[in-house]
Amino acid sequence: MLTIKKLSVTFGQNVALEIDQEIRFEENDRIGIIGSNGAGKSTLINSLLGIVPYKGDIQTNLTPRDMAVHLQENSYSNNVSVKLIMETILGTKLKANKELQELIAYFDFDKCLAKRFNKLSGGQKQRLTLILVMLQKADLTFFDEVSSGLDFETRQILMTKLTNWYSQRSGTLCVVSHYYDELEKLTNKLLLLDKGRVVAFGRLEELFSQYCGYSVITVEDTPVTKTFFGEYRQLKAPSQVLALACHNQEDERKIVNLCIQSNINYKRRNNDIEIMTLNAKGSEEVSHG
Ligand SMILES: Nc1ncnc2c1ncn2[C@@H]1O[C@H](COP(=O)(O)OP(=O)(O)OP(=O)(O)O)[C@@H](O)[C@H]1O
Repeated sequence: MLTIKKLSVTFGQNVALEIDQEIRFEENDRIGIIGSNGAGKSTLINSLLGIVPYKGDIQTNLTPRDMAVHLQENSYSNNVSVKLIMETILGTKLKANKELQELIAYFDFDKCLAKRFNKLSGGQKQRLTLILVMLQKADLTFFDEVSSGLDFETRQILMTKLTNWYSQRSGTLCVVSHYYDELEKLTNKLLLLDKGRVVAFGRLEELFSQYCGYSVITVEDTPVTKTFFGEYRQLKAPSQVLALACHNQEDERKIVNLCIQSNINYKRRNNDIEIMTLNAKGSEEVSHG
């Protein structure tokens, strides 16, 4: 549905994005876009939406009408009620639309309907845009840091709703997030950007297998565990975590048995985006180094 053949965006002297490999978004893909601050995630979305000028070749059969977007900042008229904004954008009446009523109730948004947009809090503005984006049922939907600024509980409620909502609906999703747990729930492909370049792109399980192996066993990182598991391949991992790569089930059994015999607490993961990302970036540094 959308293929990036080549894409570059510059702001003055600063190259914000330089993609020179083919990136394909297929129908019903759930793509997580990940990368540190300034990696080019929002710039990528903005260029796909045609909001920022770019050089390159993006091929798509979609028009802007087929896309819905939840950006970090969205703005609407302050002259009319939020209810009227919703009804106008969605081309529907609240009392006739069961899905709209359901989302308003779910996100506890009833008390905001009579307000003007500029009287909503940051979190309420987020929820308004979310409801609008979820109901637009676009072929391609972008969520740019949809849960940033939300408290932990609201974030969990939102992610559960989004995951359930899109598990029953078709359409391609592009989700920018700094939260690995969100991406593990919602996405099946990953685009990892670093300093405007693509570090990795592909299905989660393929990238995991490429950079981590069959599975990963994590234990607490101490001098004792480091030595104890010295003969096993230790992956890059967040601080305090020792990540042991298992190439196959046999490997996994050996490490798990060692943990059990030695009373070491462990976790087994086969989709850990954080560890996968650290190792993908690590291999990039080595190959460029
Ligand atoms: N309108 C702009 N004018 C000038 N520079 C910009 C503009 N938008 C982005 N940039 C620069 O382009 C680079 C990529 O920014 P971008 O917002 O795409 O990063 P990001 O990955 O979305 O970061 P974050 O996680 O902080 O939101 C940064 O160096 C940023 O300063």
